[in-house]
Amino acid sequence: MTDTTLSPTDTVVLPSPAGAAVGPATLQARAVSAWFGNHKVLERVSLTMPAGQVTALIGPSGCGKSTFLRTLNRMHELIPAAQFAGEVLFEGEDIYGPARRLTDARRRIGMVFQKPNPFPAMSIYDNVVAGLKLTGTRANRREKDVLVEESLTRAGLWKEVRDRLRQPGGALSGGQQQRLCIARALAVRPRVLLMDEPCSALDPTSTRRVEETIHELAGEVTIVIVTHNMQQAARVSDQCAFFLAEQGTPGGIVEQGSTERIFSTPEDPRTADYVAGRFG
Ligand SMILES: Nc1ncnc2c1ncn2[C@@H]1O[C@H](COP(=O)(O)OP(=O)(O)OP(=O)(O)O)[C@@H](O)[C@H]1O
Repeated sequence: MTDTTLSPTDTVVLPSPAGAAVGPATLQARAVSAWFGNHKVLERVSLTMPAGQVTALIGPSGCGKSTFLRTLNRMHELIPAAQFAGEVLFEGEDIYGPARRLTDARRRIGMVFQKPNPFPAMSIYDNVVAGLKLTGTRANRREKDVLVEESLTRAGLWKEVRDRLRQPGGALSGGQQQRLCIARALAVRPRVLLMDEPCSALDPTSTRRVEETIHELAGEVTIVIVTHNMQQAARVSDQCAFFLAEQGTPGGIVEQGSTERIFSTPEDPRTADYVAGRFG
C-alpha cells in the first residue's frame, strides 16, 4: 500500500459543490444478475433501498449478498471476468447508464469493508482526507480541517482522536480503525453507504460502537449492510432482504420487508428457518 500523505499545501477535491443535493438517496436495483465467468451467482434481483433507511442483506454464506452489494456502486466490474446485467437506479438514474461515470457512482455511493483497512502509516487526519480523491472541487487547509472534524464526528470517533490527529491510523484499535474507515468514506459526503460485514472482525464492544454509529448516520445517509449476525440485523436495520442460492442455482431474494415483520411473521418457511437459526 502506498503512503499518499498529503501536505498542507496539497489541493484536494471537495464533494458536493454548494447547492448540490447532499441528503440520503434512494437506490433501486432492478433485475440485477451477476456472473463470475460462466458462473451465474445472482438471478434478476430487485430491491428498493429507501432514502435514509438501513437495509440489511441477510442469508447463508455464498448466496450472493456481497456480490449484490458490489453491484450497487460498480465495484463488481473491477473483478476480472465479472459480468453484470440489470439496472441500479440512484434517485431514478441508472448508474450503469451510458452517460454515467464510474467515479460518480463511487463518490455518491461509499463503501466500508469487512476488515478495517486504513492506511496504517498515514495519520488519522490524512486517512480521512484521503477519502476525497474522487471528487471535483479544491479545498484549502481550513476546509479540510472542517471536513475532517465533520467526518470523524459523524463516524463517532472525533472525541477519541481529536488530540492525536497526527498519529498513524494503524495505531488505533480495530473498532476505532473501522470507524476511521467510515469517516474516510463519509469525507466525500456520499448519499449511500454500503457496508460489507463491517463488524465481523471486531469484538463485541467495538461492534456496539459501530452499530451506534450506524444508528446515528441513519436518516442522513442511506445504508445497506451485509451481516451474518441476525441480532445485528434486528438491531440496526429498518428492512431486511433474505437471500438464498438453492442447490447450485444463482442467488436471489426469497423475501424482503420490514425488519420487524421478517423476524416476527416471515411469510416463507425458509426465511423463518433462517432467522430462527435453523440453518446457515
Ligand atoms: N472473485 C470471485 N471470483 C469467482 N467467484 C466468486 C468471486 N467472489 C464470489 N464468488 C462466488 O460468487 C458466489 C456468491 O459469493 P458472495 O461472496 O457474493 O456470497 P455471500 O452471500 O456474500 O457469501 P458470504 O456470506 O460467505 O460472504 C459464491 O459462489 C462465490 O464463490
